[in-house]
Amino acid sequence: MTTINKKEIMDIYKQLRVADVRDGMDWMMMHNYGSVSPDIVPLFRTRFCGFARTVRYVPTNRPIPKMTPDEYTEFVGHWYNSIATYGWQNDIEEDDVIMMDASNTNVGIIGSHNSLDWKSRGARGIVTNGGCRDTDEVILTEVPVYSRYRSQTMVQGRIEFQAANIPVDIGGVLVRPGDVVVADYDGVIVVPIEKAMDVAKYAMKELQQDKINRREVYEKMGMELDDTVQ
Ligand SMILES: O=C([O-])CC(=O)C(=O)O
Ligand SMILES: [Mg+2]
Repeated sequence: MTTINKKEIMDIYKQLRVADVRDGMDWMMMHNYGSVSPDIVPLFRTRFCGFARTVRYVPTNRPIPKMTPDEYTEFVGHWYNSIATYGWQNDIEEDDVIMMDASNTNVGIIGSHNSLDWKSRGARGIVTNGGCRDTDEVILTEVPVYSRYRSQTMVQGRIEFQAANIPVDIGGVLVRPGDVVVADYDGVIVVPIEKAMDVAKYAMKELQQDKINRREVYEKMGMELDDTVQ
C-alpha cells in the first residue's frame, strides 16, 4: 500500500468483527500472526478499532530507601515525574489504540484517571499485557480496557518507563506503531498496516456471506432482523 488512508481503513474496520479480521489474515497466509493471547481480556463487553500507539514499561531494579510517609509522598511524585513517566500521552491522536507493553507485570499502571484522560485525547481503547486498577470506575466511565491483570498497586518501586513508539509484544503479537488493532468480545487482533486493505477485502467477504447465512436462519425462525444480518 503506497498511501495509508486512515479514514478509509477506519470506515471498513469499524464494520468488521474480530473473527472476520482473523479470517482475512488467514486468507493472506498470516495464520501465525495477529491474535493476541486470550488471557488479555476486556473489563466489560466492548468493541473498537484504531491504530496502535505503542509504549513499554519494564520492571524496575532500583532499590527503594527507607522513608517516612512524608518523604514517601515526595518520592511518589518523583517516580511519576522522572521514572514511570507518561510524556508519550501528549502525542495521543484521534483513533489511537494504546498498546501498552507493561512487561507482563501485575501493576496498576492503568487506572480510572489516566485511562479516562487518554480517552479524552482520542484513544479508542487500551490493550495491555499488564494491569488495570480502579476497575469499577473504568467500567463506570466506559473506557475500553483489555488487560491481563486487575491490579491493586501503584507503579512506584515496581515499574519504569522504557520507550514509546517502538515495536512491542502484546500477548505474543508483534505490534508496531500504526498497525491496525481490532477488539471485540472475541479478543484483540493486530493487522500489519501495510496489509490492512488486503486483509479487509477478504474479511469483508466473510462478513457479508455470514450475514446472508445468518439472515436465512433468522427468517426461518421468525426473528426480527437486526444490524448483524442486514
Ligand atoms: O495513578 C496511577 O498510576 C494509575 C491510577 O490509579 C490512575 O490513573 O487512576
Ligand atoms: Mg487511580
